[in-house]
Amino acid sequence: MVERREPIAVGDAVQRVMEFAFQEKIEFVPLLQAHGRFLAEEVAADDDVPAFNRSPYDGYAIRAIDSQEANSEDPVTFHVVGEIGAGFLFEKEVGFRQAVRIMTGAPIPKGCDAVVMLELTNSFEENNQMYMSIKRSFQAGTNISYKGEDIQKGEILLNKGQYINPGVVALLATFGYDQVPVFRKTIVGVIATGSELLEPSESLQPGKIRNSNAYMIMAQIERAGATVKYFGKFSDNLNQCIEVVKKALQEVDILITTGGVSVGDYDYLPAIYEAIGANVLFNKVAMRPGSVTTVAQRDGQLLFGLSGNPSACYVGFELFARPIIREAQGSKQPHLRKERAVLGSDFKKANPFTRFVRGKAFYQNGQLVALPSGFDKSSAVSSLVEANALIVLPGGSRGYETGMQVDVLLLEDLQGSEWPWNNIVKSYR
Ligand SMILES: Nc1nc2c(c(=O)[nH]1)N[C@H]1C(S)=C(S)[C@@H](COP(=O)(O)OP(=O)(O)OC[C@H]3O[C@@H](n4cnc5c(N)ncnc54)[C@H](O)[C@@H]3O)O[C@H]1N2
Ligand code: MOO
Ligand SMILES: [Mg+2]
Repeated sequence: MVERREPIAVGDAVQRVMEFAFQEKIEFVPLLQAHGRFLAEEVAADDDVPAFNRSPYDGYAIRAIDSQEANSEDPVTFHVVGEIGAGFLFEKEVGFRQAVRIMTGAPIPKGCDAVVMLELTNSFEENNQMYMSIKRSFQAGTNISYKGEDIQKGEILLNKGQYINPGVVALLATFGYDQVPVFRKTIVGVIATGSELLEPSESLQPGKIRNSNAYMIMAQIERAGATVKYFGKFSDNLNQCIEVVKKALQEVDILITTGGVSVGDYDYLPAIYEAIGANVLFNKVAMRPGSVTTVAQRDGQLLFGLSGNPSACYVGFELFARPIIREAQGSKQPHLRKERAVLGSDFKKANPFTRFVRGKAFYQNGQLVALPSGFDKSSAVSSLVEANALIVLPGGSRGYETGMQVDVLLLEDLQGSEWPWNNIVKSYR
């Protein structure tokens, strides 16, 4: 008798996995390696930015009051008493009708309260002395970049879990983070199972296929922000698979296998879980593809048994493994970002299970449109190429038509969702 599996709803399955979220761990990396990581501590400003009043232009620093009588008929002349480039200080106090030639980024000299752009001045030399004249007056404060105008001391600038993009790198550098506290990357082990599998370097043989899943999953693991440990591909040999799974579990935080989770004679994952004493959280999900996705846990360690079928494997990873990886990186929105889109073509095949159609989501006249990205079978590889979204088509007895509103889960988006599984809206026009 073949075992009967009870399908559970996708949201329930995700919830069962998320109950095993593990403790975040912190490490320090050099600033140069921080891009793409997630910040493990809040960052507050320990100083003002800029830290001193400075000039935003090349020109002359003056006392605004000295310019009040200037007009086009009667220019006012200033004695140029010095010059200051960015990175230097002008030590003396500037007095009546004196000016200092100043460059962008240089600190405003004592006594000065305005900067006149070079283009508005006329400079000349007389008796070995430099002078400049202006034909209009300036208000105090003209062209001053004030201390703290960008960032004020004490401000909270970055939160824990912040993705470190180039702008964040700039801020970290600004505040002297030579070493950056980031969340340690989750280590995810990958094992491919199947006697039919060849590695990409091998020539095809009758009945065999190349192992694409392991490489696809490893790329997905990296996209999710974790580190990969590949244990290789293994034939459908129960004892050998038990051994490699046991070994792998000692070296990783999470273990992902592909293949062998269904009810075939050589689908050994259920027997492997039993042999190692892992509890199965679920082994059937009301979704397509990936209905056979199985997740088990042993001593708090999670084992994801993803389907051998490439599209099913891909979807299973994104729905169930990605969020736990993201959560370990401090994300409060670890799930795929959910948005509403207009279905760009018919999808007439009805199914009782919720479908996750690999699709392309793009903006057209300000409206997000979603189109299936190709051949839509669980076994498909080709439709994954252009997929940047999963189009969510809730199960039912009717198909879906062009123009209907659907939910989409965005695959390449960093923002994520807190919990996309409430209100999965059935489509309507
Ligand atoms: N009688 C039933 N048969 C099947 C059921 C079912 O409920 N009853 N479920 C079907 C569904 S749905 C799926 S999905 C697959 C799941 O199969 P497994 O997870 O057991 O995976 P395998 O049997 O090992 O392989 C399935 C398919 O995928 C190819 N494959 C396997 N590994 C890789 C890899 N690393 N790279 C590329 N392709 C891979 C494999 O050759 C098979 O063609 O079961 C259905 N059957
Ligand atoms: O689990 Mo299968 O991927 O539904 O086709
Ligand atoms: Mg199978």
